[in-house]
Amino acid sequence: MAFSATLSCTVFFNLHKNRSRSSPPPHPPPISRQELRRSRGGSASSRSRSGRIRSFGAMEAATAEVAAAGESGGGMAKVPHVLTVAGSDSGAGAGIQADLKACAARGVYCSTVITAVTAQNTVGVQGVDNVPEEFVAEQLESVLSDMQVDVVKTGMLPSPGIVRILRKSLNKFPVKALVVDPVMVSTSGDVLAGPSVLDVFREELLPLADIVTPNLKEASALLGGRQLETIADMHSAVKLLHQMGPRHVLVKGGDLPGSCDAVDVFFDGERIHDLHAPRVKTRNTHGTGCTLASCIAAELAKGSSMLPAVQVAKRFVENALDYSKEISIGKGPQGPFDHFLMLNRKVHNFGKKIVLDPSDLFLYAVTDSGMNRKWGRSIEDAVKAAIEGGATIIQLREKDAETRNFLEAAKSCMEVCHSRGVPLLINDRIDIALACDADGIHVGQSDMPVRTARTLLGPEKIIGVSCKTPEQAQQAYMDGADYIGSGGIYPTNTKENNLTIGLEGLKAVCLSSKLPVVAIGGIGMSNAHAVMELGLPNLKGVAVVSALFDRECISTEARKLHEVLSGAAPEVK
Ligand SMILES: Cc1ncc(COP(=O)(O)OP(=O)(O)O)c(N)n1
Ligand SMILES: Cc1ncsc1CCOP(=O)(O)O
Ligand SMILES: [Mg+2]
Repeated sequence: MAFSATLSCTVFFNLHKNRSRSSPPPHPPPISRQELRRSRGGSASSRSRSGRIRSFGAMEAATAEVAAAGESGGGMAKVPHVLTVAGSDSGAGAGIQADLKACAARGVYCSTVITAVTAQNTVGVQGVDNVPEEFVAEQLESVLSDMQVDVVKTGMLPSPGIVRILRKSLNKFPVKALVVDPVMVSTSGDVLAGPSVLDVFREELLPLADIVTPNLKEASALLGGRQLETIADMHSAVKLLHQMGPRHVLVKGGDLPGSCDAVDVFFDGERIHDLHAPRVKTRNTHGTGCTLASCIAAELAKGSSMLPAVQVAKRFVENALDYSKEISIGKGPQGPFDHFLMLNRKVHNFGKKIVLDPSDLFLYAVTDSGMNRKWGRSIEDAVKAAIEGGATIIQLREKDAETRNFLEAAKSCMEVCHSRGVPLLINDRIDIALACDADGIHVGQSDMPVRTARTLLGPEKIIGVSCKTPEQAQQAYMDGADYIGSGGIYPTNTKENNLTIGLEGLKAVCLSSKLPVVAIGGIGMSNAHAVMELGLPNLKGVAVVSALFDRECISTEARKLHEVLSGAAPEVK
């Protein structure tokens, strides 16, 4: 993977020399398969290395129960599963933490075997403490003896002993694929794993690997210090690395000087593929190597073959980096990035007001492209004028707009609305709502179902739904809508073939609704008062199209309508 900053799933192994346990404290050996078996037949528990009682009998019994449930066809689904064997990064940008986030973001379960604990932040690595080899073995045994792991992905393997232990575990518990991210070289270029680790990597791990994903420095270290400065060098490197035994090789060219594109080189033993991608200019690249390898592992766990897995993983990392360009975490030169993309935009909310306040429905302005065309106005100007006159919420209902134009207008309207503290909804077009990060959508009975829209938009966006009957109103509530638009109350020319439900229909909906309601259809200066005067429960306002947008001066009409509504229903505000 090639990016503007150095791939940084590397940690400063040299630091750990001072602080790691050079001779591990005497632990009893890890519990073997035989011991597990013995405990099944005999005593129900055994004592762990920490002295705690572990109930293997109970664990095995539980395992058997779950297996039986699976066999009896209880509708249990196997989840794609990646086991990461790597170091912990306290700053959570790289290592185990990045692997967990990457797998979660790719919809794959991730278990973890921790090989080392690092004290690390965006400034650098302050300390490393290796986990005793026996305890790495114990973690491997725990996970692999119980869970159906599809793919193992390795990151920081700080000692030859740990590499050997991993090899033994993989012999004992074969998996579908092994992804090796050879975390060996610091961002400063030092060879951080001693020659002994390099040797055991080359001799014992690479021959087992389905793919190895070194950056330029790591590839160079594996190749005994060979200079890698051009794409031609990378082509030679992938072939030489392939001779060490891995079935596929991906050399990441992010550190390659002088190219405006970023090029990674992939080799499957027969063909070389140069994988180009635009360089993302960002400081937030910490953990890209771990994430890329984990994403590859996740795709393989889902059943992908290797080249598509690499391509998807690359695209995921590029998107995540691009999306995270502006986030700021930590004071150091390399920040972490955001694996959860759009999801987090919704969660962060960045201080925007987006949950529906029912009083927002008071004067609900719905745009119409035909009317704007007729009066020679842009959507943005129409929206500005409506808000100036007192509109409390805006819906863009652009039935005949072209997608590209609609999206551009929606983005501008978002700025107009947000700078004025007014929510903006999109009619029908969830794609536009997602693309412009609108505050929500309005859907009708034959548009996208509310539940599907909720899944796509997330829990914090506003969803309104059109209802003509009490049954529809009840369903809207059950489906998780935020408000109901009920109408047409009066005949209208704005929407064709629309059944008029009248004030009686509105009353039935309002009485049965648990959600706030806005009345729509043929409402204007002459009848808005009559609608609101009914004082119906849950009726929070009126939605209008032509009464504002098919008039010469939108702001004046909005102001007058606001006054009428305020006079009719002072308690609504
Ligand atoms: C506030 C509000 N209520 C109802 C509607 C109508 O939506 P729908 O039934 O989907 O019809 P179209 O507007 O899509 O023609 C609405 N837009 N807004
Ligand atoms: C979109 C819609 N849904 C029911 S009636 C209607 C049109 C409302 O337009 P107007 O306010 O011009 O009558
Ligand atoms: Mg609709």
